[in-house]
Amino acid sequence: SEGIVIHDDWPGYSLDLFSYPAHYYGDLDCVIIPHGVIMDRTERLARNIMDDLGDHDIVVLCVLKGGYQFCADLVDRIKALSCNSDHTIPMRVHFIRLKSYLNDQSTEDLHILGAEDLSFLSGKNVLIVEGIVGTGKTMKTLLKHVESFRPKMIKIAGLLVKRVQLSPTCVPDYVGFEIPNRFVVGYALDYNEYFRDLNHICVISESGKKKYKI
Ligand SMILES: Oc1ncnc2c1N=NC2
Repeated sequence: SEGIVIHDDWPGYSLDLFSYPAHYYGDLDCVIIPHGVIMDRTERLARNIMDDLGDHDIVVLCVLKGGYQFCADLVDRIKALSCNSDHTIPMRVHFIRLKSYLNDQSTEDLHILGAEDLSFLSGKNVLIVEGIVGTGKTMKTLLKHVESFRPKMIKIAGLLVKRVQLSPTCVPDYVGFEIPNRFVVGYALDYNEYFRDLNHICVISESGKKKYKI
């Protein structure tokens, strides 16, 4: 499913209505998704994932760094479901690092760190967890790499999917929110490593982009 659709004309919430770190005053435009809404959506995604993958060993492949907050909260919700049901399955978490952005532009070269040897995936249900999917190029590259280790099943959970011009090459199986094509930060999504310590997903302001530009 496409998840909760946030339309292009959605103005977002005023920052004055929320708590957020004082060191980011002036660097943000608005709150596009409050932390609480992220958590509630994640709880439902955990149930959908357990319905589909809950019958066999799961290996969670967390794509760093942007996916670490979503992955931590999603795994926490999956564990909560498992410990309240009679059938539970072991779940492992592995971390890989994809580096493909400088400032707010995707670069062509994609480095996959920590994914050299994924042979332990063979025969497993793999859940790739990513914070945000833009064109899907990065995800497509990663998918081919993971498939080469012959897992039993691969599913992708993406907290955010951006509406980009060219048709997305790969849409996640589980989507938290479909958002406009604007640069967002917070909830582990960064701009040059800043804003990962922000709980809500916000739109960065022009002055924020200048302030933290490399
Ligand atoms: O909006 C974004 N914010 C942070 N990181 C990324 C974004 N889009 N692709 C990577």
